[in-house]
Amino acid sequence: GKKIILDCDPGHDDAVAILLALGNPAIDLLGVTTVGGNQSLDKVTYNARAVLEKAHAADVPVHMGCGRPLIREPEAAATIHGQSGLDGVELPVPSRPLDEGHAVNWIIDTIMANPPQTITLVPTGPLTNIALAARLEPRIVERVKEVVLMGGGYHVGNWSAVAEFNVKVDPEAAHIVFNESWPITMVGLDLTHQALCTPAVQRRMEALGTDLASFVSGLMDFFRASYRENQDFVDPPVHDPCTVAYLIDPTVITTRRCPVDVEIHGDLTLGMTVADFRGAEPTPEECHTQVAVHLDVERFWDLVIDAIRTLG
Ligand SMILES: Nc1ccc([C@@H]2N[C@H](CO)[C@@H](O)[C@H]2O)cc1
Ligand SMILES: [Ca+2]
Repeated sequence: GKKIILDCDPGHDDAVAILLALGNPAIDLLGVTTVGGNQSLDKVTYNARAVLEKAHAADVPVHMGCGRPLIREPEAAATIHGQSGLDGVELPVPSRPLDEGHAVNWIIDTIMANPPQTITLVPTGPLTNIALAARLEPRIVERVKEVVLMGGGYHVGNWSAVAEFNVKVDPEAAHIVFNESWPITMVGLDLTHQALCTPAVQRRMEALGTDLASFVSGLMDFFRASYRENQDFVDPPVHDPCTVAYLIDPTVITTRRCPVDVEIHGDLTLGMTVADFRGAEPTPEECHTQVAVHLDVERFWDLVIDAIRTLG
C-alpha cells in the first residue's frame, strides 16, 4: 500500500485519521510523529500511543517532535479537545515504549532510506516538524512523493476569521512548507467542514458492536459537544481523516490546482492560506499546489466505518 508518515497532534480527529490509516489495506502506516498543537507535546504523544494501543497496532513506531511553534508561543485547542487532548474516552495504557530520537530526524531518515517518490507525508497538525525536516535535509523535498495536509482554508477560518488552527499556530512553518517545491494537496476547512459526523453516521459506527466502535463513538460525542459549545456547529467536522481518505481513494475528493501562500505579516490575516483562483483552468502543471474542494461524504464515511470494522 501507499507508504505514509502521519505527523499529528491527537486530537479527536487525528485519532480517526490514525484508525483509518491502520484499517485500510491501501495504506501502509510507516510511523506516527507528533507535534504540539491541540494539546501539549507530551499529551498528544501519549494520545497517539494510546490510540495505536487501542487498535492493537503497537508495532507502529511513534516519535515525538517539536513541542512549540518555530517562533510564536504555543496555543492549544483545549476548548475543543479537552485537557487531555482526547477527552471523552478511557485510553488504554500504551504497551510500546516511546521510540527514541526526534521525529524530525526519523522523518528525514525514513525518507532518505526509502526509494525516491515512495513516501507520502500526511501532516494533520501544525507544520513545525515538516518545516524543520525540509530545512535540516533539503533533499527530502524532491524525494517525497507528495504532501497531503489537513490545514488552511481558502474561504474558511476557525481560529480567526480567515485562518485555520494548524496554520495559524505556526504560520512561519506553514509558509516554509507551502513554498517548497514538493506537490501539496491542501485539505482545508472548505473540504473538512463537509465531513460532519451526524447522529446517523454515529449510529452506523455503533451498529458495528465492537469496543473500538464505541471508543470512536465516545470520541465523537465529546467532539460534538465541544463543537456545539464553541463553534456553533450541530455536528462535528472530522477534519484529519479526509487526508487519508484521499490517499485511499482520490475520487473521494475533487481538487483544484492553484497557487497557495501563507500570510505571516498581517494583523487580521496572520495564518491565512491565500489561494489564487484567478488563473484560467487548467492551471499550468508547474503549479505544485492544489486545494480540496468537494467531498464525497457517503464514500468518506464508508471508508471510515469499514476501517473501524476491519480493526475489530
Ligand atoms: N476548533 C478546532 C478544531 C479542530 C482543531 C484541530 N486542528 C485542525 C482543524 O483546524 C485539525 O487537525 C484538528 O485536529 C483545532 C481547532
Ligand atoms: Ca490535528
